[in-house]
Amino acid sequence: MEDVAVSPVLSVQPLTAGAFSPFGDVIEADPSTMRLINGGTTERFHALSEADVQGEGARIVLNIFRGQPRPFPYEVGMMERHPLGSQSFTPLSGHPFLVAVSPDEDGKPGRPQVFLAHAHQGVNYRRNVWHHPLMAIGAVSDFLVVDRDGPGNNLEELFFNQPFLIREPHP
Ligand SMILES: NC(=O)N[C@@H](O)C(=O)O
Ligand code: NI
Repeated sequence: MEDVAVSPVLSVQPLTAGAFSPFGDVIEADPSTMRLINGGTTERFHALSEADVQGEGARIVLNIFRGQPRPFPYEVGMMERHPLGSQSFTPLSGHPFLVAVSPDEDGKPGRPQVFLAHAHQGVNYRRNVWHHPLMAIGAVSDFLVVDRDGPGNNLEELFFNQPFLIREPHP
């Protein structure tokens, strides 16, 4: 009987600041960060994360990414990272999305960890953190993306010999 390689299945966990902390920050209205401003008419959730850009001529840019929804079951065949800058994704369309990140293992991504981000949660990947490109769920979704523009190669990709599988986009 031929040994048919079966893709290892990845579970999905809820996105929390603690669980995500090795990889970056969760961008959400954390009450502990709140300051009342504008005469008490506005709540400022202050300094939830920081944009980090490196290298001569680098600048922080704000973008909109319009993501097509991923089909499920979904194969995670690769991961990428940005050695010269952080990258954040904040939903603009009211839809949840999936976040997949990996620890670095001797310059390669380890087993991905997958998180379900609610529509009120964004993430900021710390510089050089392995992550999968944007995974929108269920509908075309817009995201505010804050990341780096400038000279130099800011994209490193690694394709797995054996893809991983996300059966469905929820815990
Ligand atoms: N390539 C690009 O700008 N997008 C990726 O970095 C991503 O993380 O979606
Ligand atoms: Ni990226």
